[in-house]
Amino acid sequence: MNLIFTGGGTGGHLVIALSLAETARSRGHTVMFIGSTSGQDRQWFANSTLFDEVHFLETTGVVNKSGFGKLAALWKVFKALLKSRSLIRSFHADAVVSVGGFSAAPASMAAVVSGTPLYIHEQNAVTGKLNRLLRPYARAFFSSYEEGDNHCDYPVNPRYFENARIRSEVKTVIFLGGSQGAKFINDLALEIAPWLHDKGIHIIHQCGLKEEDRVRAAYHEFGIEAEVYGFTTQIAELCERSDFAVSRSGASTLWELCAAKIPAFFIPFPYAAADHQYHNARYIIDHNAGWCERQSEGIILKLQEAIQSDIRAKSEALGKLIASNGAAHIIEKIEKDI
Ligand SMILES: CC(=O)N[C@H]1[C@@H](OP(=O)(O)OP(=O)(O)OC[C@H]2O[C@@H](n3ccc(=O)[nH]c3=O)[C@H](O)[C@@H]2O)O[C@H](CO)[C@@H](O)[C@@H]1O
Repeated sequence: MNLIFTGGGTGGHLVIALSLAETARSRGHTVMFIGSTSGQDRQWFANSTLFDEVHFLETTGVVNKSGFGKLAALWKVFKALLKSRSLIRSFHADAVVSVGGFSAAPASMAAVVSGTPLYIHEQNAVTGKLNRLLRPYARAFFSSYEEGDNHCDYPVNPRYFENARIRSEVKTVIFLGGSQGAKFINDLALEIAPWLHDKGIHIIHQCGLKEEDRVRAAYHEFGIEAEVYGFTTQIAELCERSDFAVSRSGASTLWELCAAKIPAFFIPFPYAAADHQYHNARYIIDHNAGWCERQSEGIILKLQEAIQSDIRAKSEALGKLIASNGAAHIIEKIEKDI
């Protein structure tokens, strides 16, 4: 099959495009990526050898704009839609697979207007606006939070499963701010660092590129040897060495932690559309497999309590929430369908 993967903007969407495209490629399919010149799409895929073709079209988000800005953004989407339609034709695409985000709009809409089967993977517990709009036109809609035909295991990189282990003692804590880092989590990490250090707990901290210098300097000043990363391609390896995570609840990070069986204290990004990060974390909490607290001043005490609690029970519960091979099952379903 010739498959087009589209979507992006942030790492949480792009990592799904990566995982599905790698699986499709390993099964002998030809793969194209259509993303945007805005956001992180080029950072992830401009030099990728995975895709047979990559295209970055000029688009920006439409939802948060008003007046002339909205019209200009819609005009760009329209032009990108025409370009996507011609790419679908020239590539002889059998299907378009959307991983959501504003980068997904042109190629997904072009799939609908050209009668090319559209498949959607929704990462979050609350469906995004574009996916809600396109869902009725999609051949299939995949979600890890829904039961029944739509259910899929989140397409997490196999490495997280291969090195999963039950955690029972906290020797290393990892702070994860998502693909762009999170200032609140950085500040919290720096506040709790002396306490962790006194307990002999090692710190790994992925803080986002913008905050890297500040965070590194703060640990240096404390005299604490923390491992600090702005952006790293080694998250899976860092997770292997960690026993407990303090993390935003972006969907990909959340399911990676779940696959690795790392108990996590989630602090959702409060401004995520429709509060979806809170609902992502709720899924884990409702299964008694982690902690979730809104960002607020008194949070440090709750975090200390969680770190000192029975983490083994949470680690075991996580293992029951996800199975491996999520990506293969999605691609298999598309193969059978086409
Ligand atoms: C602010 C915002 O709107 N964030 C959204 C974005 O999150 P965001 O882009 O932060 O995505 P996630 O936390 O879901 O995933 C980040 C991905 O990037 C990887 N990674 C991260 C940091 C790093 O240094 N290196 C690295 O490789 C992680 O391992 C993970 O695979 O997309 C998610 C999936 O739709 C949503 O749930 C989030 O709400």
